[in-house]
Amino acid sequence: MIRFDSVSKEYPDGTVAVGGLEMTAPTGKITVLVGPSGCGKTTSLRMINRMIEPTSGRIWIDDRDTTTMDAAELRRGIGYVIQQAGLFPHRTVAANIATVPMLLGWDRKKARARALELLERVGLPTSFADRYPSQLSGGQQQRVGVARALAADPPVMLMDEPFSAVDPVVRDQLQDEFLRLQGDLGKTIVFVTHDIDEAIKLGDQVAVLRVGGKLAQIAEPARLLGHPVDDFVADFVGRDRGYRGLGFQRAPKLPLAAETTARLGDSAEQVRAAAGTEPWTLVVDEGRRPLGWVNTEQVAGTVSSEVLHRGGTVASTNGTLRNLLDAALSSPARRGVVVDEDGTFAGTVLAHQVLDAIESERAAAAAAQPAGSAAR
Ligand SMILES: Nc1ncnc2c1ncn2[C@@H]1O[C@H](COP(=O)(O)OP(=O)(O)OP(=O)(O)O)[C@@H](O)[C@H]1O
Repeated sequence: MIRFDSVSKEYPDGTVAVGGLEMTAPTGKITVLVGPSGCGKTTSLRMINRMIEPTSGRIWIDDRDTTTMDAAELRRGIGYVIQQAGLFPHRTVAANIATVPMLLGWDRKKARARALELLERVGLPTSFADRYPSQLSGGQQQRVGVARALAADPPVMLMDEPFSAVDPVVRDQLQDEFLRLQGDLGKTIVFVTHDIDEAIKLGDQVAVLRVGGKLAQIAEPARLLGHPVDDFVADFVGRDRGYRGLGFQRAPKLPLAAETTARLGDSAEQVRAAAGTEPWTLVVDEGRRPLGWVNTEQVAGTVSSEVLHRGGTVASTNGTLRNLLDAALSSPARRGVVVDEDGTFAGTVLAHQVLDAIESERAAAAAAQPAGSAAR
């Protein structure tokens, strides 16, 4: 657990970057600090490993007051990942990852073995070990940055906008991999971002800061979306928070409709005969995994991958209400595709069925609330 106890930072020019911060980051969880530019996120983070010293207040890691600890020793127990990875350009990938183990006096062989193990853990081939950072893409460098922070297996990790320098697709992948890794490792993580979507996706809890380093609200993502405490938080969380909040609600079991399906290579006549008057037919592969919809009228000759409509998203039977609604809304056939856990086609669902399910969940939640407690 990391605890900010009335922590302030005033820079010599009089800027109050952080003002009396009270906050706890629980053990084994991801706490995200989010807020507008200049609200003191980085300053708060760097005070944890004493790269910046607080002007007043204390930061505790478990029952140890960090200000009384040797700063170098403190830092060796804390992994630190920054934007653009911050790798040493003249050291190989393996040497970068082994930085802290070498400082801790591990022998070379053990440190290299650890570097190779971590490369695999973060999804990179071990053949990258002897490359230099400039020979890696931005996303790959970022993975090496995470591997380096994990090298000495520190219980605490500080991450300052680690994924913001890469394109949105790579960022999404890195976030997913990071969540998987954290699922295995259970580190105590404080993560800084200015991106509320990233905060909502990654945080077990999200702390919204306002300029001056004051805590506006700290809550689990679903609570933040559903119950922002004031206009500042509501504005920051964004307009489509109602829709995004559905991403935290498991979809109930809904009755799924069967579909006539086709396969790549089926003839136009076969498809049209099976479809009858229905303009859209779902194409599945040999394992009955959905590939996309075809407009039955547009099939000439045989069904080929070129005529597949790929705009529709696919929801899983154990997914969220948001996945389910999005599958229905994005489907050209208006019927959202739902798959089982193994990816095989389970059936389709209509948007109004999902909305009815949302309404029922809301009614059940309201009925379960004691009178007068609905506002917060
Ligand atoms: N060394 C410094 N001297 C004076 N002021 C500073 C110094 N470092 C940061 N500040 C100021 O302190 C405030 C908080 O800065 P900080 O970098 O912690 O914010 P941030 O929330 O991480 O911002 P961003 O999202 O833009 O990176 C800002 O007003 C910044 O200008």
